[in-house]
Amino acid sequence: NSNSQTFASVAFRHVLPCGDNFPPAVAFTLLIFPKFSFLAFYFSFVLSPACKDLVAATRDRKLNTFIQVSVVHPAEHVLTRYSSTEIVEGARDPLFLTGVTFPPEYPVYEETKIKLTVYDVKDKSQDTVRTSVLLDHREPRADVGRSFLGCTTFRVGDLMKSKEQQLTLTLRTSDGGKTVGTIEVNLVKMGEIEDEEADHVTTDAQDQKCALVRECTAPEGISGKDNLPLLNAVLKNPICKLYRFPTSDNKWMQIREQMAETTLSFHVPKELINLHIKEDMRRNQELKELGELAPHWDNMRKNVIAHCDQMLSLYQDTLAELGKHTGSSFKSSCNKGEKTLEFIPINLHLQRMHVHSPCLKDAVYDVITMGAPAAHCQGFKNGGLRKLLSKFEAERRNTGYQCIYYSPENTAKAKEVLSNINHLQPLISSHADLLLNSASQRSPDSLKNSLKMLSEKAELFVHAFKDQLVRSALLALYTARPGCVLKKPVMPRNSAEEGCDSQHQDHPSQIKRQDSIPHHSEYDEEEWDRVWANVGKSLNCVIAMVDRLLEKDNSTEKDFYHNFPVLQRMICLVPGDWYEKLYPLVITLKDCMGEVVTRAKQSMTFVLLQELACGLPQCLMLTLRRDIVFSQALAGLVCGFIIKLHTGLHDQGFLQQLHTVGLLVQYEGLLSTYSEEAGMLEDMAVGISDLQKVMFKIIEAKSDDFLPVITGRREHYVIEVQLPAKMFELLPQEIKEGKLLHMYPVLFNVGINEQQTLAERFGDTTLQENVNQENFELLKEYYKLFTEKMPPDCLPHFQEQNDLKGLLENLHQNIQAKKRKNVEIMWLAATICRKLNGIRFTCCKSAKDRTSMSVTLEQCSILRDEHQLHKDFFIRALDCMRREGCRIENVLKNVKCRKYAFNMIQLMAFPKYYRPPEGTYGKADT
Ligand SMILES: O=P(O)(O)O[C@H]1[C@H](O)[C@@H](O)[C@H](O)[C@H](O)[C@@H]1OP(=O)(O)O
Repeated sequence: NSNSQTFASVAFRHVLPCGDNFPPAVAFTLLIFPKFSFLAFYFSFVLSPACKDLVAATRDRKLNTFIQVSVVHPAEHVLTRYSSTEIVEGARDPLFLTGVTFPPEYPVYEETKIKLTVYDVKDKSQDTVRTSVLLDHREPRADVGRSFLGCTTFRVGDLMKSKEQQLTLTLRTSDGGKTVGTIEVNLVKMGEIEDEEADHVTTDAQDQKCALVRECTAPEGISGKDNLPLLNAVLKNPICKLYRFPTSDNKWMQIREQMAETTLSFHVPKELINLHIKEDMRRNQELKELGELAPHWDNMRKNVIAHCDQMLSLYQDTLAELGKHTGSSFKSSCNKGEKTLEFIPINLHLQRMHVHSPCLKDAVYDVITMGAPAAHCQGFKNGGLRKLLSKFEAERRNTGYQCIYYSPENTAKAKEVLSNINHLQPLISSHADLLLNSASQRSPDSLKNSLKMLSEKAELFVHAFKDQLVRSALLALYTARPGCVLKKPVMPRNSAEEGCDSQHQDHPSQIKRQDSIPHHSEYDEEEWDRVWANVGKSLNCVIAMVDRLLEKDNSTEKDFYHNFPVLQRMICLVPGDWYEKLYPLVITLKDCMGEVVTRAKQSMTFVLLQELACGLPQCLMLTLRRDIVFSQALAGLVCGFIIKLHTGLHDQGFLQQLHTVGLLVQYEGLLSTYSEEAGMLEDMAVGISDLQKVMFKIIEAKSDDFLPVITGRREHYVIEVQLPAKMFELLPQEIKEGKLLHMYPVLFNVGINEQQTLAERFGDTTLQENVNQENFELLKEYYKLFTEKMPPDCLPHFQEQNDLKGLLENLHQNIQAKKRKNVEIMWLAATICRKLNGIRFTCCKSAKDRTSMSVTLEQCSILRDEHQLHKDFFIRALDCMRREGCRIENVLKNVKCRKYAFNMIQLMAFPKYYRPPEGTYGKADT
């Protein structure tokens, strides 16, 4: 299957020494040694080594050993360090449960040599995790804390041809003289291991029994072959590890842990910035087209346009820079402060656990991990968005700016009206042209259809302006035109816009802050009504004419012509075909609409001018900050949604939930509420809440480009997810018809580090408490909606309704309890999310250290609670995942060092189960 090979090849690139491609030397091998038989395994092969009779240098201490595996490729004569096993403590006959896996596309030849070197580790804290390939090809330096015991080398061909595919080799000292024990190497095919599901755990190796860990190919089974083209488009550089853990009834369960980055990290922000540019260009143009204004307002407009143009070029530069970006599809934690990458989410990955246990159904658990969406380049000195936005709004309301105050709701309304106009006007115009086209073809059916479409859109159009805001803004704009002299004092008109002080009212002729929409005696308020009503009237004429042409209702004709006597004359004069009869009516409709559009557009733009002018330049900086944070959050959400859609594509209950209720998106935050991280949390809270304005739509892909398409504007976005035809077919009719799918984002944050200790002792934790309380309300609302809209037997988890109620109650109590570092909140929120089929997220500042602790803990807790992980092995499984699993690879990807960036003081502050095993943490340049 070519698709699966593509996916697999992607999978292995990462574990190869050079990252993205085969190392040059290996490519060379393939070129000049065609006679070598390339062992094209269609399975990964795993070497499972064990040592016997190891000899310690001194008798007084027990051996703690591990094996380092190196490869000599036929064309090279240099040793490439490949991987290592875990350390087995206190044994002369260690049985290593960490396998050594060569993925199918790794160039292994019969002539390839493998060197196994056994080390004795004296000081585990000096040692770090060593399981994957080094980025360079050199042997490691002789680290402090470990000593060489012995080594041996074998040819892969010899192992392949050996009886039972097993070799027993002698371990010798470096000079090749003394024997220090033996080593047994077994060749195990991946499939064989996977079939061992009913194996019982043997008791004789009990003291050494831990987890089987190995790197492996990205599994096809999880996602299904049909999904591969799409997954290939979205997921990149997967890393996969396999473990084997004992169950409480002494069987083995197999766990496949996967982590992959996503092209969406860059794709979504680029799409979004593009939309911002278009939106802002249009707004700047509309400001320019506002017409003549009195000097005060004109200067204001000039100033606003100058600032807006500057901002626009900033977005354009950012987009241009991102356009140049090639290579990796994730932004590392080290690039947090990189200005050109500020729209890109930090360290965004899919973290997946696939569990295969003897007696239970296979299960997949996904968590999206990413750095908290935050504007690192703008800094957190003055807090984050939550504080900044409310402070800005209060200032705007209370300071005496020389402009009219419109509430945020009214400003949003103005943007909505403008967007409706820009959307509907061209649409109506093209439907009107279609109508004329149908008329010229004299096609009754097509005429009827075109009229239906035109009427629907025109109705929406008329409806779009039915707002008091348009009226009041028209008056305000009128008074801002040159030569307008106010005759009446400025009086508050709309209580929603009140807030003026008496001083301003006492001096109405001076231009000061205008807290309300002014009255003007010369202003003809009814004029707008007439212009607006003309659209309806002219549409009615079109409808009547079509009816007449279709000879449906001749009697209505004269009723309508009294509105447009000129037209009546024209029509009567024009004999002949349908087109000629309809043409003048359609032109009149377009003219009437044009008149409404010009007025409404200008009045709404005038409202926006006030918003911008009231807070320059802060309001533009705040918009930028909000865009940055939103862009990061959206990239994560789109990734989470696509993955969730794929796993749920065959689940009818899930699909029904998707279109009737929408999806819960639950974020676990691990940020502290102290110092800079409090600002990050404020950014994150707003960014996540802003995701409420995002809806998804699923469309059938028409090409091989499966990347999602984003449309909309800052107040409302639609993400079109493209599915290959085969997958699209599986969807319910409602989704196929383009129903918009809602998202319900919720955030629960619990700070766990030493900074949080400071916040609890000397600072303030109210931000976290408020966020959790507010989001609990949102979660409750979602749950209510879910129970109202979903049939009782629809979801597999539905029978767990009572559990869910209990969990919600428990979560509520924990939030109220104000207990320190109450990590129970996170576990409960995550469990509720899983039971409600939601999308899970875990975030800390960088999604590398604390997030790794949290997702591994979540994975092991799920294994314990849902898959009968033997309770004695909980900690060992946890340590194993943290030491050997995907997350330590994540740390390596980010900081080029296999160490979680924690020191002892930090660890002491962590809740117990968030502490990584010895040897895996320490100082790292983050
Ligand atoms: O992935 P994080 O937990 O945000 O990484 C933190 C780490 O927790 C902390 O101990 C360390 O001092 C650094 O601040 C890490 O953040 P970086 O963003 O610097 O990786």
